[in-house]
Amino acid sequence: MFHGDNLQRVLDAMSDGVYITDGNGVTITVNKAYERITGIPKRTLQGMHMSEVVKAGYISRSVSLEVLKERRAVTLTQALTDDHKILVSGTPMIDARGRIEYVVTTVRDVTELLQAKRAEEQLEQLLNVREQYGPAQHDWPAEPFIVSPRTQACYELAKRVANSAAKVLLQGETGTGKTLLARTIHQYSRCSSGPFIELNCAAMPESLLEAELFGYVPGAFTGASNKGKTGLLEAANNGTLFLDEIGDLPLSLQAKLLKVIAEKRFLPVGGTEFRQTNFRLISASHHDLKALVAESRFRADLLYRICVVPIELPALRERTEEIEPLLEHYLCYFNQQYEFDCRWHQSVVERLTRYDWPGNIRELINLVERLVVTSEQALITTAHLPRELIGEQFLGKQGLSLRHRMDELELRLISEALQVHGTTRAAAQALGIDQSTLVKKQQRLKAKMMGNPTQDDE
Ligand SMILES: Nc1ncnc2c1ncn2[C@@H]1O[C@H](COP(=O)(O)OP(=O)(O)OP(=O)(O)O)[C@@H](O)[C@H]1O
Repeated sequence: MFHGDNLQRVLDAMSDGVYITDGNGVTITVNKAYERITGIPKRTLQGMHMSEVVKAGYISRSVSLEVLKERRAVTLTQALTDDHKILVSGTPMIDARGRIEYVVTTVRDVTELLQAKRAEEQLEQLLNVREQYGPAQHDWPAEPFIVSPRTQACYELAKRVANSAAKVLLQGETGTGKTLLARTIHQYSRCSSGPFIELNCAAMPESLLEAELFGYVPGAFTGASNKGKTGLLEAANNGTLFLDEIGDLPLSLQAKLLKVIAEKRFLPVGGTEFRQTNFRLISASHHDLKALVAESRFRADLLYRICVVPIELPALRERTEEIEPLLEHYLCYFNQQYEFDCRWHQSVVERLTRYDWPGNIRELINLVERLVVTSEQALITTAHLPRELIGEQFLGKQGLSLRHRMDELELRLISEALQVHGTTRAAAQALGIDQSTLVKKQQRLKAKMMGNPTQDDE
């Protein structure tokens, strides 16, 4: 049997803390691990009743007292300091007459365990974010497929600056290949083994955009996940952050982004602790950002920060020599996809080379796919082309009033803008009207065309 000193030596050899009280709740002893974990010396505690230990503020709750009260084993977690958590398990030792002789409590510091769990959760989140925003490298073409000398010059400049940390601003109309160019810079950069995180700033409302970029801590706002969320600024660490349509970033977020760029750290929404991040920033916009600065819609200081090297991708109508190779390339691509054998009639190529492609390469790709899947014969002729492409003037149906024809034209312009720009916000901006005006107009005109005029109509 162990007694006295021997028993204490055995207790001191244990890595978990041990606290022993008698059947009345008076402290008999604690071991060295307990002293180390809690920072409370044995000599202070010995002989103290557990209620006094609580009263003196050494601990917040006494497991020993709960064991004595409940007459069974009790386990709880206690906070010693803000960032220190211990797991405490008390067990009653009952003598032959059924009385509690001792309460033996073990104490384990679980701070590291909890930190490791949080780190594991964060890692899991980060991997999800990367999966969502960072397409696998092999999905990307290493180089653009088709390049004319004008585009080639953009790609050469991009590759030259890729290896530096210089922030690049890509400008060009929608669908001109800005994302492809941003990916090329990433692939040729020093951080190519890191993530490529892409966010379209025009695609979501301000509050969501902030949570997406900065992430949030648990309980930051109603509806927030109780695990918190890793923001893209953190997910892009050691990689590239590509902010597409940066001109649409709300002013309040522009100020916050400026701070992140300057300080390489940020506060998640609802957080009080800064998080470090180091990424290469590539921005893109189809707006003229200088004009937005003049209208006080974009911060001049942010523009100077993000635009160390500007690269402007020309619109497809300004590089018409690429149109035919692009048509061939994507025809071949969709023929393979759908196992067809379509080919162009030369008149189609000629006609499409003269078209001005407001949606640029994206519009061209969509058209080629549409023609391949809808064509009933292998040879695609001008007869298969949509009206706006065969140069037909918009006349509307014969015999209709000027007002009706104008409504048709308005509805058609809205639909085309939506097709080209993808979102009501971007389409409204392109047409120079409010998003809500666009939505209302479209609904009203659709109802009118279907013979259900709304109250707005005269
Ligand atoms: N030189 C090229 N050769 C072949 N395909 C290209 C080329 N450049 C771009 N593309 C293709 O055109 C499509 C549009 O390109 P991308 O998404 O890079 O344009 P974007 O300017 O970023 O558009 P947005 O401003 O709307 O985001 C993509 O499918 C891309 O792969």
